[in-house]
Amino acid sequence: MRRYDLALIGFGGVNRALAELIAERGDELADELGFALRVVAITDLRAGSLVDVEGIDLAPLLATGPGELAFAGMEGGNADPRNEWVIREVPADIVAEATFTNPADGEPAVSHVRWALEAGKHVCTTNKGPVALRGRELKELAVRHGVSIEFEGAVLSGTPVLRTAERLLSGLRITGVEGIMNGTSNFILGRVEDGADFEAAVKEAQDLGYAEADPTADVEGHDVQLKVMILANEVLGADLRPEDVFREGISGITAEDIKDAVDKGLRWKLVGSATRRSDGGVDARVAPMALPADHPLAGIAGPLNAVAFRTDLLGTVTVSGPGAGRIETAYALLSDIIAIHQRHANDAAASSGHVVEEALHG
Ligand SMILES: NC(=O)C1=CN([C@@H]2O[C@H](COP(=O)(O)OP(=O)(O)OC[C@H]3O[C@@H](n4cnc5c(N)ncnc54)[C@H](O)[C@@H]3O)[C@@H](O)[C@H]2O)C=CC1
Ligand SMILES: N[C@@H](CC=O)C(=O)O
Repeated sequence: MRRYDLALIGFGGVNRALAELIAERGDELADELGFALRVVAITDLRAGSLVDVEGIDLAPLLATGPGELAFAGMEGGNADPRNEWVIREVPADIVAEATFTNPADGEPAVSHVRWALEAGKHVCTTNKGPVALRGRELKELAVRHGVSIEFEGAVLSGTPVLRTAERLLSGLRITGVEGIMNGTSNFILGRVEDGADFEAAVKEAQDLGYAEADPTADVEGHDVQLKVMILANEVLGADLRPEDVFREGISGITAEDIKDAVDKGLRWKLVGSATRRSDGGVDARVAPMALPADHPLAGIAGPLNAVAFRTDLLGTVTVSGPGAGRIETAYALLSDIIAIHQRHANDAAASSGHVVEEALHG
């Protein structure tokens, strides 16, 4: 059976959840998908780095609390993350990048992705920074090195928005996208609507694994700004920079505003959109809107998100599902790995030393 060796860069909520999926459901997934997964390297700012080219035993790591994990002292472990060395030198097929999203310049994740592609490794990432800010250049680099970069989780976590647009809406003219694209802010607005305190709702979203490391990115709309850029660039063929996307978050909306809106049959939502103009340009923005209760996006509650595509032949097509969550986002990485397998199964068979003949195992 074919096997892919993975290097996990960042071992927080999402990559830990991917490791859990592999540890708990690896055999079942292998039967269903026709390939096996093995983790050969992990790096993390806090835990350090751990390498075992024969495959890391994940169970003891997953039994240790996230804040307690330290690789120093383990065989193959080091207190330093050694990202560049691990990404470039450890023999892995796929690098799963899930470090913090940096909305300013995407670093250091842009470098992580670049090192991996230059080393001829496929990349799957949930990190919005590299995709929104340097996506075009990184995709070109991937093509030059004959590898793939996949990033379904960068928009709506595991809900397949980008792949739906790419694969299932081809042939349609998409004229715009609009949606609720941040699980944390949508969760907070709902909790405040139910009477909770804003700051307490932020803390809840953090505990549930929805929020960014710095939740300002969720609350002030930076996260949606990056997602709007990704959608506009991928789906509308734009080349937007952050300054092209008007941004306003939800921090200016008070509990009173939310209550008044409910009394009037309205619901506050943080809405991101990108619309193609008649001159071919794209207008993009993120801002809170008080939507009438019968608006299709008004009923999208909690960490649920939705993206509506405006098309010429089908009218509006909406994809809805989880917008955040550790396991939901780990699924995005799995779906990326499946996409890589589907695209490169034959090259992997020809060139990889990680192909194990079924016959050898009886
Ligand atoms: N949690 C979610 O629902 C979703 C998260 N994402 C994105 O996925 C990425 C990961 O998210 P989470 O796992 O939730 O975040 P997290 O904050 O739980 O984990 C990030 C991990 O990366 C590590 N890290 C940060 N910088 C590093 C560096 N330079 N080198 C090595 N390790 C580093 C941190 O120590 C931390 O353990 C983020 O970019 C986030 O924006 C995307 C979609 C949904
Ligand atoms: N913090 C983000 C996570 C996914 O991108 C969100 O809340 O949507």
